[in-house]
Amino acid sequence: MQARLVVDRLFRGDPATLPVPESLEKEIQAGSMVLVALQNRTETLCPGFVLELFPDKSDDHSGPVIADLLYGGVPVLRQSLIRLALWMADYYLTSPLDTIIACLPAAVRTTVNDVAELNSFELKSAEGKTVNTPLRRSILQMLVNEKKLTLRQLQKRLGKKQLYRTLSELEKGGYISLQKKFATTRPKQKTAYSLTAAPPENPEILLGNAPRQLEAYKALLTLGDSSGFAEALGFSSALLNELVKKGFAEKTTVDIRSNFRNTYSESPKNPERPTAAQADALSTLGKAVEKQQFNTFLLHGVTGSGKTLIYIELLKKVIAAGKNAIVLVPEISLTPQTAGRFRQHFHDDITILHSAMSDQEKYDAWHSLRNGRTKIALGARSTIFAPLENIGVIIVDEEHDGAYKQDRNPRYHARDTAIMRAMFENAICVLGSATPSFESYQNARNGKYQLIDLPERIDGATMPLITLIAMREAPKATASISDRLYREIRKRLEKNEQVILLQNRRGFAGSVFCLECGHTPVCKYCNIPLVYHATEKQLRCHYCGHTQIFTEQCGKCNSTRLFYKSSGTERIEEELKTLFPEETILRMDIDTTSAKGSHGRILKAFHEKKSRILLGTQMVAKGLDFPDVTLVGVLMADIGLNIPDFRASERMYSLLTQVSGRSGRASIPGEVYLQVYNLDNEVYRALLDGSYKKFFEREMTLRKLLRYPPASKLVKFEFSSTDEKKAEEAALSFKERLETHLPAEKVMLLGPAPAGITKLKNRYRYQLLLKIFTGKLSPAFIRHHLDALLASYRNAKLSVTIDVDPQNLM
Ligand SMILES: Nc1ncnc2c1ncn2[C@@H]1O[C@H](COP(=O)(O)OP(=O)(O)OP(=O)(O)O)[C@@H](O)[C@H]1O
Ligand SMILES: [Zn+2]
Repeated sequence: MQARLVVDRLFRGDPATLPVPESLEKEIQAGSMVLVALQNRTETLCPGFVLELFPDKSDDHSGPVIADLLYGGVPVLRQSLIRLALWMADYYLTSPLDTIIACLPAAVRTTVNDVAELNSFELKSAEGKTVNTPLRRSILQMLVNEKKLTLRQLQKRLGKKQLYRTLSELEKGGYISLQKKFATTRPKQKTAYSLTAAPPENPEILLGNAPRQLEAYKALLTLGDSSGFAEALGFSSALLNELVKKGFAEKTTVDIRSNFRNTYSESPKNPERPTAAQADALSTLGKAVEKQQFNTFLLHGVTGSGKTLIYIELLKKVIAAGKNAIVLVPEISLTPQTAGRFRQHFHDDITILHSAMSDQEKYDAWHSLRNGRTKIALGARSTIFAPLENIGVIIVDEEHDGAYKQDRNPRYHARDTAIMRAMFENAICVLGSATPSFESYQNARNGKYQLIDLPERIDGATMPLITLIAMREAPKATASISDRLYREIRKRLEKNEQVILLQNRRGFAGSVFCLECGHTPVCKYCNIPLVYHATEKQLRCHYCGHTQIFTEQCGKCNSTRLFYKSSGTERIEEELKTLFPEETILRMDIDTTSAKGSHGRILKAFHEKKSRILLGTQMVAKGLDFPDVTLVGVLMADIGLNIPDFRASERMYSLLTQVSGRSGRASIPGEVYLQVYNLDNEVYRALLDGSYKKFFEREMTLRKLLRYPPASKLVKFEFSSTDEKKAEEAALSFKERLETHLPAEKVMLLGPAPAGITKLKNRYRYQLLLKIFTGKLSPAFIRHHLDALLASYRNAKLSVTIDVDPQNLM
């Protein structure tokens, strides 16, 4: 028998074929986890995962050998997950080992916590059939003496590494049990890191001689307002502490809750009966589930159209039919209201996976899903790999959210991966959003997905009325709040209604923005905001590399008031306090939500109307459902439009629609005020139109013209080296290679251009953007050319990353 498997440190994670030792033939299965002894280095055992088995005479073989079998051969990966992982490797141009590993929680993959424990049994029975070798006898003897030993201890004492199979035999015989023991006293608190409100300017220069710190800074940038743990960011605490010292980052102590318990909870709502529109959608989806045939649906429902109830009713049907389900949400901690509603309906049938779980909890949750004890897995991105079988539906809520794309290897998009998994499971996939991603909407329009429209709110509630306030001329009540918005807030408070205010803090260091006319200089070739590079006094396009001299004057109105520095939510809170001295103001941002349960507590206070003004960052835009909110104000709507990303408008449209959607969700009509500088922007026009479809169509003409997704497929290659010239040269040489082999009518290459943060003393990055019009790249083709490239730049410490369908272009 032979096994095709992927092994850590073997063939760079590509599948290998190895003979299966006779002793393992009976138990090994596709999906089993094994340990492989590498050639000449039998001391090192590397974990491997069996993809498939086939009968074959094994000839004499002197390479690596399969040395041990874990979990008694019981597969850690189901067939559908193996297929999914192989698809991911192929599509995202990465190694199958990396994608297989992504499918398994670390707690399942690692063996460091394994402990063998003696069961209570009569020693006499130890003379039974199972205990028939000296090794087995020694193991038992040791355990009789000590009761419990870690695998490490056993290995050391016995001078032998391959013990799993033997231990599993002893376990089957009832003598011992093999378990994972995670540290029981896990920390109750953990340190999280985030960017400071006003990090020093020019990080490229200040961190120039500390490339890792600059990388960490970049990683923090991508978090926006949220904070992350060191291990999640992939940097050591020591390194992050350096950033704290230098004023770039700050630390917060986060209490870790073991179970997902909301500090925010609502009393259960009266049972809701689906409206006619909801019933229609449900009937379409229900029929599709019954068919047990793969299909993808895009549920395009305006804000407040009752998508959650459709998910819940659909899940009830699926469970009643004896099937299981996966529900993906962008960030679990930010949507306690939604998660709470699912919990209310499904109690113990649902496992809510979240990042604050301990290893033990993650391990237990994985087992309970795998053994079918719970039927629904709900969680963020990686929940798509839940070990459920017999899946009826996969739901991706807020499918447009960028959080679904993983920004480190493997760089998969959970929405697209969900669709593929549904295909392998013969399940249906339901994508829901009020503002679908252009990719999904395009697929719905060309018939690849089935579109279900919910154009109206529940109970005839009307969509909120949107008004723009031109900040250039508008009289101001305070520095950030116009007179108009101030008066509108006051009106609502007099009626005891509630107000949500958004201060979008996400911007991009280096973006130029005119405070007089709102103008942002863009690349004439790519239509992408140019980024200011202080050292060269240049504006640069991060897509094609085009540069132009920066005159320190607005190109449109000649004003010199150019750099916008966003005032943080804290300052706006101060301004609100002066305007409304007797009002309690709730602030929701990174600073106020890092402590245990604080996010939920803020929402609870707002729900109970202890306060009538909720001020916050993007967090307030997500999924909140409060009937008395009748006014939403956006303080500086323009921020976010001038970041160098072709999706900037799409993202802003989405954010502003989502936050507007918090207003007037029940009987009282709602209003929205956007304070803007650049009135002509397409996004505002579209919002006033109130038609996603029109926005999509107008934006798509531009995307088609410039061939940005979904009018093409994008692949980003990033080349980095300690030698700037070499990095750029390598990028160029790779470009030439691709150009000679790829027909110009099928692809287009942009760059090389300096990527994101450019000025690094020790590592320079250059990027190439490949637009693919038809077809796809073959992994073998890319591998071939990459290998050749890496070989010729061996001395330049060149490294290359590939990002297929990149979401982050900085
Ligand atoms: N059939 C129904 N009868 C009465 N109320 C309903 C019904 N369906 C939904 N609702 C209520 O309508 C409100 C909006 O529903 P929901 O939060 O699911 O909207 P949504 O489509 O997810 O909106 P968003 O995209 O803005 O989050 C909720 O308060 C919900 O309880
Ligand atoms: Zn350009």
